[in-house]
Amino acid sequence: MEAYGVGKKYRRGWALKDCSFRLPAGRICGLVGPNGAGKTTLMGMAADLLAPTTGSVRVFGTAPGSPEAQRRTAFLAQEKPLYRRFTVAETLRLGRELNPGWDQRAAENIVRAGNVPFEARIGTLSGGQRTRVAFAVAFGKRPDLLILDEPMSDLDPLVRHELMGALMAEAAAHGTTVLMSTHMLAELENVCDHLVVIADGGLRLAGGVDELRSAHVRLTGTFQATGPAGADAALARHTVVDSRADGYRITALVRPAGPVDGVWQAETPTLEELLLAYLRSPQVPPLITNESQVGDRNLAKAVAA
Ligand SMILES: Nc1ncnc2c1ncn2[C@@H]1O[C@H](COP(=O)(O)OP(=O)(O)OP(=O)(O)O)[C@@H](O)[C@H]1O
Repeated sequence: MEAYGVGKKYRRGWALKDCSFRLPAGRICGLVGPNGAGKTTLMGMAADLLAPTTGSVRVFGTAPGSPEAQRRTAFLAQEKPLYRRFTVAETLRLGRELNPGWDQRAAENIVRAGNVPFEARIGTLSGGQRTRVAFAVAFGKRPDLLILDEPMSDLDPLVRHELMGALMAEAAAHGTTVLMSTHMLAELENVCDHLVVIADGGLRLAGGVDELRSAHVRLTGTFQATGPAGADAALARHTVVDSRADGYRITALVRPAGPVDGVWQAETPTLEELLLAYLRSPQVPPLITNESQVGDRNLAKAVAA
């Protein structure tokens, strides 16, 4: 999936501005950002539910509305639209009729693992059970791109664990690309190997989790003689994403421009530390790793189109 200079303007203003990135195939990508950052908007455009105001989104090299993209993409929305009067079995039958590559066994297995009765009407199920059925429909479609909008918010921890396991197994077996918005950092650490962070409608981070983490260091040092000013001077060459002083002790999350001078204890930050630091510091320039960048020529062409 690629976004080329994508922007979306609603009546109240811009929800997303000038987002350009590439999500390589086969990744499980966490889409993270504060409430109202533009995550649902971005996913809606990839699923062809919304049209961008500027730029364009491409999936499998085509427009999200193309027959190929529609066939190969499944979108699980936050509100899980299912027909309340259908039974679970009828819901799966509808999935089978609408999708040529339907995998009935995969869908049934997910329903069965939660002991959800096939003859129960959707309207009588609990929120979590409905989410499970929606998952079953999304998996049954055997998509190459699975877009999940906060899929776990109404699931208990055991079910969340089980469905995430099923998701990872499915993605590993079939090379499925997953784009999943979430506020649960634990989910990110365990499940995602790729990350896209947006805040205030703009891209903050995009790239493989390992590469993003290892592009930063968390530094801790004591600056008894000079205080925070000494730390600032020692880090002047580097991009300081976030720093805190606790007496003489300075902790800084840094994107180093080369070797770091001074007496620091250096560690690779956790994903959570990295995320929080970028979300707290809107003035720091975004980091888009090489593999996540879209070429300038393609970008210019797509924006002009
Ligand atoms: N249909 C709409 N009409 C007007 N404004 C909208 C519409 N949909 C979204 N917005 C606005 O666009 C911005 C981005 O919303 P979006 O739902 O994409 O955020 P989000 O990152 O998914 O948030 P959350 O984490 O709360 O789900 C918000 O300011 C929201 O109020």
